[in-house]
Amino acid sequence: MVPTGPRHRPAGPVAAAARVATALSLAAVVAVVAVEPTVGWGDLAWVPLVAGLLLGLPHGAVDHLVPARRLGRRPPGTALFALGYAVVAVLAWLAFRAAPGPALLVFVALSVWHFGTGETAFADLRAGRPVQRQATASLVLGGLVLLVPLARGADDAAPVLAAVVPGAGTLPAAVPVTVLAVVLPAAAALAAERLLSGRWLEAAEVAVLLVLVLVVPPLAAFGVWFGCWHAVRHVARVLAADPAGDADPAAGRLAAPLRRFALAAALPTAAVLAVLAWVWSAADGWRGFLAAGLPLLAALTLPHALVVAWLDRAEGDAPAGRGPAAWQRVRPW
Ligand SMILES: CC1=C(/C=C/C(C)=C/C=C/C(C)=C/C=O)C(C)(C)CCC1
Ligand SMILES: [Fe+2]
Repeated sequence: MVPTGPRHRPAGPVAAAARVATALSLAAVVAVVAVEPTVGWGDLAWVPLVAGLLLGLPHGAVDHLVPARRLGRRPPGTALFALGYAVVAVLAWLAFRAAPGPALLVFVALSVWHFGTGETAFADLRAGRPVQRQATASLVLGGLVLLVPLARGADDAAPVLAAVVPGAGTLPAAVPVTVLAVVLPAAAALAAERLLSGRWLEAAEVAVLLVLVLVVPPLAAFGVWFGCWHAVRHVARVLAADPAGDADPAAGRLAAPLRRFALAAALPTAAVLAVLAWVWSAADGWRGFLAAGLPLLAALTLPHALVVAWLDRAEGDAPAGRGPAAWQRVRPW
C-alpha cells in the first residue's frame, strides 16, 4: 500500500478505526470501573484479568503479516518472516526457562515500553500526526497501566511470581511504594501537560486510566486495559493497513477489514488457545494458570514488540507521498 498526502499519512484509513477503538476501549474501562463502587468485583476480580489476557491474544496474531501488508511482500518473504518470528519466540521462551528471574524483569521492562509506545503511537495516528518517539510519555503510560497494578496488587501477584521464579525472595516493600510514588504524580503531570497543549482527549484518557488503576482491583484493572484497550487499539491500526487497500477503512467500512483480520488471526490464535487450554487443564486454579502461562506470554511478546516497534518507525519515518521507496528504507529484513 502506498500512502498518499502532502505532509504525513492522512488520518483517512486510521481515522474511522481509531474512533471506534477509542469509543470501545473507553466504554469497557468505564464499565469495569463502574462495577467496583456498585456491586464490587469481590472474589471475581480474577475474571477480568484472565478474560482480558485471552481477549488480548489475537491482537498479535497477524504480526507476521504486517510487514507483508505494508510492503506488498509475496508469500515466500512472509513465510520466512513468520519463521523468524517463531524462532525469536522460542529463543525467548528458552531464556525464560533458563533464567526466569532476569527474564521476568526484562519482560516487565519490555512490556512497559511496548504498552507506553502503543499508547503514544495510537494517539499520534488518531490525531493525524506521524508517529513520534516520546520516551518520557511512553514510560509514564506504560508504568501507569502495568507497574501501578503490579505494585498495588503485589499481594495477589506474589504467589504467581513465586511459582514463575522458584526460590526467589519477596520483593522489598519499598519497591511498590516507590513505583506508586513516582508513577502516579508523573501520570498526573502528563495529563496536565496534554491538557495545556490542547490534547484534551489524551488528557482525559490519562485521567480515566488513573481512575482505573486506583479504583478497580489491580489485576482486574490490568486485564481490562490489556484486552479491551491495548489490543483493541492495536487491531485498529492493523485494520487501517488492510491488505485490500485503504478504500474500506478510509470510508469507515470496517466490517470487511475486520473479517479479513479475524480470518488471518484465527489459526495462530487457535494454536495459542490450544496450548493455553492444556496449561489450564494442568494448572491448579487461576494463579497456577498464570504462572504456567507467563513464560508463553513473554515468549510471544518479544517478537510482537519488535514488529510493533518497526511499525511505529515505519509510520513515523515514511510519511505519505514519498512512495514505496520510503517504505523500503524501513524494511524489517
Ligand atoms: C508479572 C505478572 C503479570 C504481567 C503480565 C505482563 C507483563 C504482560 C505483558 C503482556 C504484553 C506485553 C503483551 C503484548 O501485547 C500479570 C499477568 C499481570 C499478573 C501476574 C504477574
Ligand atoms: Fe501488544
